[in-house]
Amino acid sequence: MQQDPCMGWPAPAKLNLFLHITGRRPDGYHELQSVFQFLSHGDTLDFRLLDEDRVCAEHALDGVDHDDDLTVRAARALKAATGHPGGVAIRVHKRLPMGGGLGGGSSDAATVLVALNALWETGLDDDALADMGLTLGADVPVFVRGHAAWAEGVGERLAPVSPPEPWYLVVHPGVMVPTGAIFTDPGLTRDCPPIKIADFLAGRAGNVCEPVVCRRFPEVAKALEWLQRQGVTARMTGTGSCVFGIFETEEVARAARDCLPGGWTGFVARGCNQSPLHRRRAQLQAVTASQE
Ligand SMILES: C[C@@](CO)(OP(=O)(O)O)[C@H](O)COP(=O)(O)OP(=O)(O)OC[C@H]1O[C@@H](n2ccc(N)nc2=O)[C@H](O)[C@@H]1O
Ligand SMILES: Nc1ncnc2c1ncn2[C@@H]1O[C@H](COP(=O)(O)OP(=O)(O)O)[C@@H](O)[C@H]1O
Repeated sequence: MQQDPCMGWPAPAKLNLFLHITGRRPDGYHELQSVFQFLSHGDTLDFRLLDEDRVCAEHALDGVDHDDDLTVRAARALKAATGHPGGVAIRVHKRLPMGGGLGGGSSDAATVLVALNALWETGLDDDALADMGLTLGADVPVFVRGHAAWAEGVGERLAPVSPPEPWYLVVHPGVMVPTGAIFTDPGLTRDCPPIKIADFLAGRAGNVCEPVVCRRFPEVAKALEWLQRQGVTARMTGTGSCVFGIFETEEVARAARDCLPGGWTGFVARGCNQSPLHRRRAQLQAVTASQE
């Protein structure tokens, strides 16, 4: 049976496989180096196209006002840029913890831009969608582009990379870390010397936010130590709070998840260098082409 083109659009999580801060811009934002990789786990979005000029969310997110919801803001930005006369009702099936460093909000926004551009037939290319995405959040462009990436700037200068695609156990240690508070911490290392991808691949890169987050949120430190005790490499993603362990097989990752201490949640997912969002768009384009 053919899938309804409006239903079940993936908004995958991302991991920052490393995160260095190389400087600070005059506007206070930090210059980063990072590698983003997608996961085979995330939110999903459904769309109901409306003839009337109205954009609304049919879900409610804790602590997020309707008009601040990144999905609503993304749809309104696309409408404003293209003059599309119709509207949309959006529903997010939320699986990703908010403020966990998995980029759920940014990914939801990117999925709205990519899916609605196809469903509304507004015809923007990915460059235009990524520029629009950057006005919504620093992590939106990588989700719009849909390929694992070496990132510089505030995350908008992207070059596709293809690191190994292992299995991960992602652990949420039950706390939410506010990104802004980590970036203003006086103890944050902000002068990492720029590195090359070969340094990352050789293991000479980490997450400089880890020491600051671990000091302020001891549960994150405990989760990292717990993962290390499972005998795997463990790291924090973004500014936390989620941490991930790198596993050789799905089975071993699942066995570790089954032993997670109480109060923490976790999921097992595969690293994906191509976003599931773009696989979905390609399917829709193939169906449309076969009908023409
Ligand atoms: C650093 C990353 C890596 O993925 O962390 P996570 O949010 O994923 O954990 C992201 O780029 C984060 O991007 P995003 O989550 O969009 O950050 P925003 O909400 O725009 O920023 C919150 C606050 O953090 C600070 N900020 C953010 C990004 C950056 N490159 N420099 C900063 O100084 C700013 O003070 C900003 O007001
Ligand atoms: N659709 C959305 N999904 C998640 N968060 C959203 C959304 N819209 C707005 N937000 C806001 O963005 C913040 C960051 O969320 P998220 O991207 O999930 O975490 P992180 O940036 O740590 O990876 C949330 O705390 C919330 O206030």
